[in-house]
Amino acid sequence: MEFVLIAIAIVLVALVAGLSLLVGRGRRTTRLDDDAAAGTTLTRPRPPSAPPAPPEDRPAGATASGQGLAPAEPVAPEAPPPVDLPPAVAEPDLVFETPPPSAGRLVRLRSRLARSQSSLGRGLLTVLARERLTEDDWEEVEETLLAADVGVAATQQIVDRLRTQSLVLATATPADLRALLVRELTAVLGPDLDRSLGTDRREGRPGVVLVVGVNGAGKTTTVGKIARVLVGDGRSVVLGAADTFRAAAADQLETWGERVGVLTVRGREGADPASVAFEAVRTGVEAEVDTVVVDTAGRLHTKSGLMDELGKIKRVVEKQSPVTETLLVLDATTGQNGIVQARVFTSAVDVTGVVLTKLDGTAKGGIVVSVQRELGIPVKLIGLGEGADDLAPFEPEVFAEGLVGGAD
Ligand SMILES: Nc1nc2c(ncn2[C@@H]2O[C@H](COP(=O)(O)OP(=O)(O)OP(=O)(O)O)[C@@H](O)[C@H]2O)c(=O)[nH]1
Repeated sequence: MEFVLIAIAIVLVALVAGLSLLVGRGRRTTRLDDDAAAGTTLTRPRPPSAPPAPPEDRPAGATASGQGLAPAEPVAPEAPPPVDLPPAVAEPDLVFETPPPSAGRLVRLRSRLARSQSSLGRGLLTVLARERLTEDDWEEVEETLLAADVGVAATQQIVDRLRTQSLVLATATPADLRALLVRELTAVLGPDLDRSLGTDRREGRPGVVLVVGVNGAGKTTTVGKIARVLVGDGRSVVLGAADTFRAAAADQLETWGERVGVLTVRGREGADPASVAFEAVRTGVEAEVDTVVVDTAGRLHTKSGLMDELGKIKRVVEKQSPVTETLLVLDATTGQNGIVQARVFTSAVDVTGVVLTKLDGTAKGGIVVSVQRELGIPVKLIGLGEGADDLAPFEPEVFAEGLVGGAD
């Protein structure tokens, strides 16, 4: 009888230990303020088609695979007696979305530029289609371009080039006119600028993308969308929620990550952003992921405060892995104000690319031209909606086609 009771007790202990392992495997967030954080850097569980290997087959520690990350093995304080547990299976509700690859997204989304198209594209085509263009007509062309935030210098360039082609314009068919306008707009959009994103591993370490910008510009949403772009393109990712100013921002990011099975490292509200960024990159290095994307706080306090904070994040991160891309997120609907804010960031940190969000909500799509010209930094990604995959790599010609319309 005594033996039977002891045997039942052992089986119960083993079952409890086994269950705690299975529950732990579902977590995808590392909280720096979590007592259980040690040993719980649990990440993207395997997709349902490939159930996790039995514990004895998995390597110790977290490593990356093509599909995502293998979970780290939690270390039990006291090893339970060996029991014959069935192999762990993925939780049925843990089904991750597989976002579409980023290539060709702008073609799909260019109709979202409808507001700019009706004011800029249609406005220009209407004037240029007139039989004989007078000075008033050319002034109208100029005003239309300026109203769309194309900027003075680029407007002048476009008008000058169109005027030299007046003879061509006089006999052009509507299709010719469209083609000509697309060509001229593409020319001021910097078709030769390097817009590749620095997300690749370098010297055996993950690429690190810092995302900066004013709160409300769509920064956190953009980090989530970038994670989807990268996962869609077959990369493994870790997210860092270093915007500790607003707790909801970390929750928001965590949700974005969870949808595609990406780990989010976060800290307590008000925690040191640099320590969260450090921990995120450390986790990415250990897990051998391709890219770590770090969301930062963007409150516009004093310029020196911002410089100190972003400078510290960069320094701390680079103790482990080089920052390969610093993206500045700007709200396209804020026009010239956005450019003034942008300058504060570009003087604080070496920005390598701009993400222009909310281009779907503005008639001033020409802002892309002025942002690039005034900041001297290429626009690399554009936001064209609130949907999860409404972020596209920027392609000048496709964008110009979207502005002019008639290509769909
Ligand atoms: N229409 C549209 N809305 C967008 C786009 N990008 C972001 N948004 C919306 O902009 C709002 C603000 O986005 P957040 O990501 O919370 O902004 P944030 O800059 O991170 O702000 P904080 O979290 O306060 O730092 C959200 O409602 C987003 O859905 C876009 O390209 N188009």
